[in-house]
Amino acid sequence: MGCTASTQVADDENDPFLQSQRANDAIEQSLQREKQKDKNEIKLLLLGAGESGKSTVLKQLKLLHQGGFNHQERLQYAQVIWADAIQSMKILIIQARKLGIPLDCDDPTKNKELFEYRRLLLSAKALDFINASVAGGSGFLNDYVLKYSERYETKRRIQSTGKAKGFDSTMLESTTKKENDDGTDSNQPLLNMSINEISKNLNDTGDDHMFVEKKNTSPTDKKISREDIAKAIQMLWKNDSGIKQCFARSNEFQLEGSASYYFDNVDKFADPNYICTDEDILKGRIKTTGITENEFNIGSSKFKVLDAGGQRSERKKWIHSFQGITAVLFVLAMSEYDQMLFEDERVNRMNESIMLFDALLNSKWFRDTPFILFLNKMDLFDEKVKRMPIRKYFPEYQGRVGDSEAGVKYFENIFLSLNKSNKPIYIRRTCATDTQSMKFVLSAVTDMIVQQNLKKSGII
Ligand SMILES: Nc1nc2c(ncn2[C@@H]2O[C@H](COP(=O)(O)OP(=O)(O)OP(=O)(O)O)[C@@H](O)[C@H]2O)c(=O)[nH]1
Ligand SMILES: [Mg+2]
Repeated sequence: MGCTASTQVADDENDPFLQSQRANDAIEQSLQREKQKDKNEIKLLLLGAGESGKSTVLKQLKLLHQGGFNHQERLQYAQVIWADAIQSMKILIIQARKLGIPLDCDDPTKNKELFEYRRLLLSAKALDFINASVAGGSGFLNDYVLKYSERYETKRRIQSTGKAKGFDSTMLESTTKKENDDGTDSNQPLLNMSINEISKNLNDTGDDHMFVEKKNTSPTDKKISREDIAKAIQMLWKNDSGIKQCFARSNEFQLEGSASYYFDNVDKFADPNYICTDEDILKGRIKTTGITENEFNIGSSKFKVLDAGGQRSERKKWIHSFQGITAVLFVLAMSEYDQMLFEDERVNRMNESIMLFDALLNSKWFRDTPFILFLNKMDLFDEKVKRMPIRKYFPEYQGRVGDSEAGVKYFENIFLSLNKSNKPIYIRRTCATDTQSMKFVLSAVTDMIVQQNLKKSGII
């Protein structure tokens, strides 16, 4: 028997027809498995303008469904936030002068101590105080961390109506017209300056003030430590009334949204061995370039979440991920109705988001794709509406100054009115940095997507 069977097997192995059939069957089975896997996998695409909070939403998913952040991420954010803290305080000093806000630290007769701290800070080159390799390399720092400073040394604010003129769906691909292949702006060669050049520029500008300074003993003449810089930032932040005024007007220039958090906690970020907490990482910012793919098991479903960089130069890459998307999660920064884009200071951020949402919602790619709209940064919005009239930027707005609810409804209606199809848009108000509230929002949203997906694939 055994002998007969093995002869049979040997015969089959020599039969080219049977062999090719077996290979075909194996391929077919594998395709079926892939198809089934694809069918079960939910693909969620995070879209929205730069800095709206997409990666922060992703971070919350990581905290909820992936056990949080690893050691390397915690070290990297510590360095990036430290660099941002230094640069952000320098920016406040420089912008105060541009806006004509008198700074206590510019006048040695008024406050000698602050004057010295200001000198010390401006003479410190951020890069000398950062562990560049932990932060992601100097190329990374050049591109991301020192980015805001570059603008102030090279570019004056352009007055504008704030309307994103000529924006349409083609903008998804055509916004890089002015840009080089590597995404840098060819109209602004100084944006490609090396870090040393940027720092030099900042320092030069910093020392070019109205008072002639003595070049004898000062804190800047001895070797500066990270603690010295942290102390200088802390003192300027707490005690210079001009810095406070300038910060209150930070919608008029580009400043990291979490700058106040960095300043409030600067002493811990000054520690070269500091390891970031979850909160630090949620408040920290590393601009996304390209599209990252992240897999999560949520309940019995497998989610693939795609996080795309939102700045204009990033959007040409979006189209590559438009196929097979289960739902689009569009993140809108509600609090940015009075701010201009980082990449084009003639364009109001809210207007840019409206145009972008319109282009995506009504594009052929997403004809049958559900949209979820996160009205994000609600914490900042609630605060801002009390002091910054929405009508100043949106003249047709009729609500009362300080009426957050009326403000939300107004913008919500604008976004809903863009819908040219019958597909529903699910709207949620969010504060992406708040883990407790995001836990509820994200579980409601993922449940809803799973249910919709099951219905669509005819399972329920
Ligand atoms: N206060 C507050 N800050 C937020 C909120 N959401 C995001 N942020 C902060 O906003 C900054 C930008 O957030 P990101 O998540 O990096 O923005 P993004 O949309 O991924 O930006 P790109 O990658 O450039 O497209 C970070 O410093 C976040 O901590 C929020 O709801 N409230
Ligand atoms: Mg991002």
